[in-house]
Amino acid sequence: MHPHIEALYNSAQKPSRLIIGLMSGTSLDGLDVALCKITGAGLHTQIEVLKFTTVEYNDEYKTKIKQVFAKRECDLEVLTLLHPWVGKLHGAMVNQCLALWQVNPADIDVIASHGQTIYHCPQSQHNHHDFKNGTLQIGDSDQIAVTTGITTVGDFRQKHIAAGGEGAPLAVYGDYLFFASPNENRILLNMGGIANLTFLPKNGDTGAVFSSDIGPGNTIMDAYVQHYFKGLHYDEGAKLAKAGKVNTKLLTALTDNAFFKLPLPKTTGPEVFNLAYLREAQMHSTTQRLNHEDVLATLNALSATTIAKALNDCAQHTQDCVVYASGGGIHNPLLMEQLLMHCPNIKAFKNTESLGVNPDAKEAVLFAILANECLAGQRQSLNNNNQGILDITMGKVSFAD
Ligand SMILES: Nc1ncnc2c1ncn2[C@@H]1O[C@H](COP(=O)(O)OP(=O)(O)OP(=O)(O)O)[C@@H](O)[C@H]1O
Ligand SMILES: CC(=O)N[C@H]1[C@@H]2OC[C@@H](O2)[C@@H](O)[C@@H]1O[C@H](C)C(=O)O
Repeated sequence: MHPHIEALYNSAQKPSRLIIGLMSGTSLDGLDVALCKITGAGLHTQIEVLKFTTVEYNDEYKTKIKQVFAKRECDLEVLTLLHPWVGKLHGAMVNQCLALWQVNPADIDVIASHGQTIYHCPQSQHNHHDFKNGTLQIGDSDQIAVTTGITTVGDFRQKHIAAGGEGAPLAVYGDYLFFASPNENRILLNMGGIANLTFLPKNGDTGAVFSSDIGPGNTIMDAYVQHYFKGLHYDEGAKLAKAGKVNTKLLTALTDNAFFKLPLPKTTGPEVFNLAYLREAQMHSTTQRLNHEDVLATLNALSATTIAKALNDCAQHTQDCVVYASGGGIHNPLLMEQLLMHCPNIKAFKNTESLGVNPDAKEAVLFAILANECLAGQRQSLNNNNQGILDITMGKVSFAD
């Protein structure tokens, strides 16, 4: 047997594994690195997040990625070069974390790497009738494995696409294993660049587990701030949006988008929710002359109202639904305030900290769970494949040499 296969076989049989989950989201703020001790697998999964950090990206990374990010046209040479470059950088960032944490790389079973999403195009979003769903993440896991010397599981979304899904949201797989409760109806809400949710009914009815993207979380607000306020990455504390007034004409034009009319489940990204979409809505509503603060207040309201609608729809047939939020949007006080105001029927709003997972670490932990399932799990049947949740094992394995 090849020694790497033997090592994987041994890891798969251990009662618990050390797995480093890596997530680089659409906000391009940094690489989330979560060192997790995962005990068991499947419905017996237990997780301890031993360390978590976000290694911030410098301007060079952001500029390089933005050459291709969510763009229909780009320089293929740059894209090809970025794939190994991002992988090597992520590997170096893991090495940096391990050194800082004084953790021996030899003690890590595997790294679980999401990579950097460059383009996401479900069928609902493109006009190529001869193609189905597609999504592309770069940051080659071979580079991570070679740079760290640690076996790396990566490229999780392609199996979902291969099995007929849209490649997202994958959160449901981890949410179901780790956050489902026999006593409480739960909605796990992540508000990153794009917002998504997972509904977990308390009765253990796997057929009712549900997951979908909702629409913009922070992505358009971030893009707007980065474009008009040089040097700022986002509207910290919603200071700018709080100084503005919601413009209802613009809000109506923004809400009048084909994505919001699609039935759930569905997925999207900054390919749709970007400054061009905002400009078009401003033209339709003749609100091109609004000041920046009013635009940001309106974008904030767009996220809050569309997320609230998805939560209310989800909770409509369910009493006592508790929302557990995660992602950078929870740090936006205006977004949270508006969300609470629009969701009077939600029993309580908490964040995933109260379930033992740092809300900023949740997506990195998710990929650690998916890698753990790839090694030691069994496929879960959630709802007979009729709601976009497929019975699959995800991830491709890269060895260090
Ligand atoms: N203090 C804060 N005030 C306002 N907004 C904040 C604050 N902290 C974080 N954010 C928002 O959260 C964003 C980062 O969120 P997060 O890291 O969850 O996104 P992501 O993981 O890149 O996205 P996705 O999950 O869509 O891939 C920031 O770009 C910003 O918009
Ligand atoms: C293609 C892609 O990278 N999608 C991300 C993005 O960020 C949030 C939302 O859009 C979600 O669908 C997904 O990530 C999470 C981790 C998921 O798959 O559950």
